[in-house]
Amino acid sequence: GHSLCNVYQDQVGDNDFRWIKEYGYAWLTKGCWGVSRSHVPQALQHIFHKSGYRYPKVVEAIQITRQIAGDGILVANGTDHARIRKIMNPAFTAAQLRTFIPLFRSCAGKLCGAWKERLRTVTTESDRTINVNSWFARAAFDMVGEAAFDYHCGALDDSENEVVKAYSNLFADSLLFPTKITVLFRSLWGLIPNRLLRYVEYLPTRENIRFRHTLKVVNRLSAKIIAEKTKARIQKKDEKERDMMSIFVKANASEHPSTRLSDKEMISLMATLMLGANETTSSSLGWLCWELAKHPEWQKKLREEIALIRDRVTARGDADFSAGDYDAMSNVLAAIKESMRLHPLVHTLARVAGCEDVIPLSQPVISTKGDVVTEIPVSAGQTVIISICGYHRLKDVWGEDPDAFKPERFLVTREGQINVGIFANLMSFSGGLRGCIGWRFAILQTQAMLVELLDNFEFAIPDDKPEIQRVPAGQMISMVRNKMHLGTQMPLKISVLGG
Ligand code: HEM
Repeated sequence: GHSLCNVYQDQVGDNDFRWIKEYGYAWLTKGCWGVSRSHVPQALQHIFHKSGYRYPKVVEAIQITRQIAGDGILVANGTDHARIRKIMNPAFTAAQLRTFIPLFRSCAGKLCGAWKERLRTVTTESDRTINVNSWFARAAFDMVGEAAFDYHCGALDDSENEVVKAYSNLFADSLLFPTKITVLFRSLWGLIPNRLLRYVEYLPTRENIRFRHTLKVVNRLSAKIIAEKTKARIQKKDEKERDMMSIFVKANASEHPSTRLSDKEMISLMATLMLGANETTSSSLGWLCWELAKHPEWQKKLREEIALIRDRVTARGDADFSAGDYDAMSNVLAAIKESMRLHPLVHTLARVAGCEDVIPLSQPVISTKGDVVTEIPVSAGQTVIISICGYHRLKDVWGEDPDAFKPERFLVTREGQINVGIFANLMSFSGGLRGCIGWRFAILQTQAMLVELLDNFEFAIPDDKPEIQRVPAGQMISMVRNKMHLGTQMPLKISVLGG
C-alpha cells in the first residue's frame, strides 16, 4: 500500500501537503494487506474532543511507546488513563510551573555562558557554527531532571551521565526509515494478542536493543528516586519539595488504594517525562531559532520587545521576568506559535475507531466518483490518521500563505476557527482528554530560553547554507541533507551581541 511512501518521505509533510492540494481535506490510503486508512487534517474536534476515549491509539504506537516509556499514561486508555492523569495533574498547574522559572533562567544562562566561552576563541567564521539542537537537548535534560525529579543530569556541565547518553539521538537512531520487513511486521501487530505482543520487544532489532537499554537505565534511576521520595514523605521531610515526582508520590499516597498507581505505573513516570519533555522541546526551539536566523527582522523586533518589558521589570524593582512578563511579550509568543505551526514535532497521530462511527467533515471533499462527501463512515477497527502538519497548513484556518513564517498571523483574532488545540488552536500538543499535559511547561521553558538567547546572541544561517531536512523519525527531526549519519542537527551561525 502507501505505507512505504509514508515512512520514506523525503521531508515530513511532503505527501500530506501534496494530497491536500490534490484531493482536499480528507483522503484514503491503503496500508499493508490492502487495509484502508482515512487521513484527516480536519474533523479534529470530533475525534479529540467529542469522542472521549473512542479513538484509542493504534497498536503500533502503543507498542513502540510502551517500549520507550513503559506502562504509563502514554499507553493507558479509558479509566486507567484518567486515573494516571489525575495523579499527574497537580504537578502541572500554572502556579506549580511558575516555580520553575528561576531554574529555566539559570539553565538558559549556563548555556549562554558556555556558548560565549566557545565563541571567545573562534579563529574562522565557520567556527561560529554551532549545532544548537545538541545544546538545547542538554539544557532540556537539566531542566526536566531538576524540575521533575530533583535530579542533576549535569548535561550542560559536560558530565558523563548515563541517562543523557541513553536518550541522545534516540529517535534518529531507532525510528528513522525502518526496513520494509519492519514495516510489514509492524502491520501484523494488531493481530497478535496483547500478552504475546509484549515479547516482540525481545527480538534483537536495532530499535528494540536501543529502547530496552534506555528504559532499563531510566527505570533503575526512577525506582531509586521514588524510594527516596517515599521515605521523605513518610518521615514528613517533603514539605518543601517542589519537584514533580514528590508531588506524584504525595498525590498517589492520598488516593484510595483501588485507584492508586501501581509500582510499574509509578516507575514509568520518569521515562514518560524524559520522553515527553526532551527531544520535543529542544527540537522545537531549534526550529524556532532556524526561522529567526532566516528572518533577522523578527529577531530585531523580538529583542526590542524584550528590552521594553525588561525596562518595566526594572521600573517596578524586580530582578527577573515573571510568567506574566513573558506572556506580555506578544511578539515573542507569536513567533513561538508560528514556528510550532510550521514545525509540529508530532506531525501525525494515528488512532483507531473503537466502534462504528461517522466522522463529520468541516470542509466537504469530492470522492473519486465525483460525489460531494460531507462525512466519512468508519468501521470499528479502522485506522484514522490525523495529519497535524496538514492541519497546520490549511488555508481556511491560517490564511492565504500557510507555508510562510509570519508570526503576525497570531497577533490578530481569527474569526470562525473551530476550537481544537490547547495552545493557540494549534495541534502541536494535540487536544482533548489526551492533550499534552506538559504544554505549559514547554512554553514557559521556551519563553525563558528564547528571551535569554536573543538577549545575548544573533542567529544567522551558516555561510555554507546547509540544507535542513525535516526527517520523519517518529518525530519531525531536523537533519542536514546528505549528513544523516550526524543525527539530529540544526547548525546556526552564532554571534555574541555587541561583539
Ligand atoms: C514542544 C514540546 C512538546 C510537544 C510538541 C508535545 C507534544 C505532545 C503531543 C502531540 C501529545 C499527544 C500524544 C498522543 O496523543 O499520542 C503529548 C502528550 C504528552 N506529553 Fe507532550 N509535548 C511537549 C512537551 C512536553 C513536556 C515538557 C512534557 C512534560 C513535562 C510532556 C509530557 C507529555 C505527556 C505525559 C503526554 C501524555 C498525555 C496523556 O496521554 O494524557 N510533553 N505531547
